[in-house]
Amino acid sequence: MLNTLNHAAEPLVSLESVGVHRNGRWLVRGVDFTVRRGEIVTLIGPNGSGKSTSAKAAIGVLKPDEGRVSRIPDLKVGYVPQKLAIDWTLPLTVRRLMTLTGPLAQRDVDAALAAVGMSALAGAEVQHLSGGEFQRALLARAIARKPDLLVLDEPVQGVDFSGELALYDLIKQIRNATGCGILLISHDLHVVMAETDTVICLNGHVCCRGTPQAVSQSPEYMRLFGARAAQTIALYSHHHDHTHLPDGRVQHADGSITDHCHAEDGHHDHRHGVLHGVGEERPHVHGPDCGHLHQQERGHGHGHGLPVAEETTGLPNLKGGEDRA
Ligand SMILES: Nc1ncnc2c1ncn2[C@@H]1O[C@H](COP(=O)(O)OP(=O)(O)OP(=O)(O)O)[C@@H](O)[C@H]1O
Repeated sequence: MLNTLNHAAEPLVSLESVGVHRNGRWLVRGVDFTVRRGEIVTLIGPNGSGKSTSAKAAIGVLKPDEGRVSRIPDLKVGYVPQKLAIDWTLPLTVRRLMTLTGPLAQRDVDAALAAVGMSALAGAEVQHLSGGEFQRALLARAIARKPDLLVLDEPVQGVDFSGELALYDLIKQIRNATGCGILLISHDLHVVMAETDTVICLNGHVCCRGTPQAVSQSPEYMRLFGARAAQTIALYSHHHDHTHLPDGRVQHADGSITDHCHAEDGHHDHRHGVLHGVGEERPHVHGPDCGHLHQQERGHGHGHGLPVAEETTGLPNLKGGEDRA
């Protein structure tokens, strides 16, 4: 079954002790994870914790300075970056967005738009789309080239709660229909897509990892958000013995402060990956006081005078192989 973690499934990409060093500092270090065919891996972590950097290292956009990234030969990646470099003063239709960075057969464009429920909006101007529609258009663009691996950097940004559920449903459908692997970056530290096989919490390194506890069994949650939400999203609750300060530094239980929390530095008891259902007692949930709650940036991230980003809107098929620093 596709929606069950299957260790026999083919690993599409594996990171081993990956570190990325820029401008005299390590952006991430010691990052390990694998995404297999049919698997959903979600990266969470506070702002600046290295989620995008790790994803970019996985797909070869960034070359690691240490460690190793292995990819299957001719890995096809569909990438939806967090931000897009689009000139919003020029008219751009959804259909044109699909082929902005490379040609696509008309039937592939039509099939991708149909798959995300955007056929009727093919001729619409991108800057007039709602947040949810825009994310669907980006998803269509990413799946049109039938990727082995779909990398989605905060795909529910600018989308309200019901739109978020709909997008997660859509991502699940895409995974079920195509069997691609999915690397998802989540803006939320505690709520992840229920279908997630592995959650990886980053803070410059892998803080903890585990499976989300599906909340569908929890009556409290069902009462609060309804059955559909319970099937679509899950809670990822994790206990850290340290506090992530707003400036990215880490305060440990003994009061000492370090730039990062390294698993080997003796500060941790790391009861990580301990996952709790909604009704269970949780030893610690990060709140605003510990600086570990992701700010939910609900801006559209596109158009409307929002900042233009460094990213490109597309990624050509990556050649497989290995990068070794
Ligand atoms: N090319 C680069 N050169 C130097 N520093 C960088 C570069 N790219 C990212 N950084 C820095 O690396 C850190 C990690 O950034 P990254 O975008 O990976 O974090 P993130 O977890 O995805 O954050 P967010 O949730 O805010 O999107 C940040 O402090 C960022 O400023």
